[in-house]
Amino acid sequence: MTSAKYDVLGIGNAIFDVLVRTEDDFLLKHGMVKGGMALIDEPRAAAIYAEMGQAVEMSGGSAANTIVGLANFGARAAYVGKVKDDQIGRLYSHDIRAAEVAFQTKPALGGPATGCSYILVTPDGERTMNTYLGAAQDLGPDDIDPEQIAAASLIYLEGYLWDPKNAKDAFLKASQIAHAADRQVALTLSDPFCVDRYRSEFLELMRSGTVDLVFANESELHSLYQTADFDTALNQLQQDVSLGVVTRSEKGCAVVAPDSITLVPASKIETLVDTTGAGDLFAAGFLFGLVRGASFEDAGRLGALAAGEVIQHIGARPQLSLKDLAQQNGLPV
Ligand SMILES: OC[C@H]1O[C@H](O)[C@H](O)[C@@H]1O
Repeated sequence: MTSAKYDVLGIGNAIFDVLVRTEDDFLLKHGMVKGGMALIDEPRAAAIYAEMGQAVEMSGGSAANTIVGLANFGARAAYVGKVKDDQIGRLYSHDIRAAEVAFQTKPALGGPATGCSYILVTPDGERTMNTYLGAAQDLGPDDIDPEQIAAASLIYLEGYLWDPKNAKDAFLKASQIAHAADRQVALTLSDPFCVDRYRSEFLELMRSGTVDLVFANESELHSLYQTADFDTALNQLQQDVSLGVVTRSEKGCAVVAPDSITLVPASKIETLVDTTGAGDLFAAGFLFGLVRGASFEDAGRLGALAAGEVIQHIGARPQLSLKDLAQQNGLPV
């Protein structure tokens, strides 16, 4: 195995976020399922946007948030995702490169606009996402550069990639290249409804060894194994994948290896503002710990710290130096 140029390379739907704080009534009026991610078309996006209050706009996308978090910790990071060569797409590319992430995916020259997620944040901090995939759905196997994939110690893929029609081929191609180069492949299950749509395919990815590490939150885990019993689901996860990490909000996380289960507490926070990106930033911290050779306990603490930072402000990108935060908390960086 040659030495790696990147610690982690993420592949995901490149999505620009439009976030607004709102009341639960807005969700009811528009028939939204609180806490979920619904795929929407252009007319629905326009209708939701027209009724939203003053918004905060910034680059997002689940795997991209994780990769930006990793770079913020000081990891060598790269990202693959599709935007259009339009104003938002150019802004998106600028932001990710400015975060010191290698980003070389060619933008689409025609077709739909850069994807956007219209995110409603209710007073309890819960986020409800309505995602127009736009150009993200044009990501395909041709966007996967074998040399770049083989140059990353670990590749990180989002379950949302199962939604657009070609991205799953890109996902499978990347996993094959990574494994041929003796690298690790991680998957986040993304969303309980996404798990519901692709349950058997996700289980097959795990059981066939196409992915080595799985991130899930509690609801995704319950959806995956169709059980309400946490321990039953956790035991099944332990049998299906080499390493599983389950986040449980304020209850912390469980790291499941073949011969151990490590429970790690959540970080203390002052005020919960917006849960958008909590899982993404948890994955950033955990992966940072993993690639630096930290214990599962310390990796879990790094994850909890990054998640704790991102939920105390609007938006899914860190506003503080996670590296400094880790140092201040006595964690390895
Ligand atoms: O996990 C949060 C992210 O998911 C969606 O993809 C949004 O873009 C948001 O930034």
